Amino acid sequence: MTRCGFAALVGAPNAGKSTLLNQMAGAKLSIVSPKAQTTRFRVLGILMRGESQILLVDTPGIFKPRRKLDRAMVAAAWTGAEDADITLLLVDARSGLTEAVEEIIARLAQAGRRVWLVLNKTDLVAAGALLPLTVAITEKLTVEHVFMVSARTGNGVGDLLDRLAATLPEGPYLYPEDDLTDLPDRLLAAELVREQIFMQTHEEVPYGATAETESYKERPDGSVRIDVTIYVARAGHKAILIGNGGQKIRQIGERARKQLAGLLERPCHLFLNVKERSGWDEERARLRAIGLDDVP
Ligand SMILES: Nc1nc2c(ncn2[C@@H]2O[C@H](COP(=O)(O)OP(=O)(O)OP(=O)(O)O)[C@@H](O)[C@H]2O)c(=O)[nH]1
Repeated sequence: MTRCGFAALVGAPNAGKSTLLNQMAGAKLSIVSPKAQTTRFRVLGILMRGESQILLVDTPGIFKPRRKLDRAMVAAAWTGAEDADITLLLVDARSGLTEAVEEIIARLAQAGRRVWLVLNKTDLVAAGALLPLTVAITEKLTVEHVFMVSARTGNGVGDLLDRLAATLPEGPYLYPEDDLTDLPDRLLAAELVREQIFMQTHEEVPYGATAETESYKERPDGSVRIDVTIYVARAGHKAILIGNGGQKIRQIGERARKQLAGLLERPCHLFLNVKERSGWDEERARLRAIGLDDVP
């Protein structure tokens, strides 16, 4: 009998959700950035472990929403967690019980979900610090299991996967076994561009930028042509993104193209276009295009 179910990753910004998701799936599915709050929509990782299909939902960090876009991100995060059979509460063991973690715990306790506590970044803390942290958290929230992992090294991740594989409900696979992610290729292209913007620009520039795939065309020779538009909130950001003589945008495009070609396993032609659009993050259409429903 096969098993199949959803596991939602919930955690404060920078807890390491994307890193863990990628480590579990053994492939680059989500966006990993040293800067917080980069995950704008849920990505489903599909993972085979023995006779089980584990469907991983990556959610943005929970934080106090101010802008409309932020509110939409938080709403998307919690919708993802609600659908899940098991919620993995990922906590950065080095930062411990922060205010953000307290907020998530309060919300999870209210929702009454099946929660497994996953203490991450154990490579950065002394082993003696893990037990007091576990006690402090489990005093506030009932959890079924506790795992100590390092998403970076992979330590402990195998145990977590084995336990998930054995626990998910019995049933047929919901996705073909060889599908790695349901993130459509055109969204993947835009995400990879956005990741490069995060890695190659600084301060408020990446937070004011978004990327959308305008067209995605397969060519007869097996290659694909992708046109991505980057929207920036301010004119000054456009100049920074383009760089001297177009140097920056070329570099962003080149790195994103290489990654995309690797993931799609075919040659890619990637064309980037930067447009200024003040207030883009307040626009409903833009929210929908990046996979978020508008929320009041
Ligand atoms: N040393 C160490 N660093 C880690 C580990 N897991 C994640 N990191 C680092 O922590 C930072 C945040 O990791 P992400 O995976 O982007 O975090 P996230 O929770 O997905 O963040 P958001 O997208 O902001 O929600 C990155 O710099 C990771 O390399 C770990 O186990 N050990």
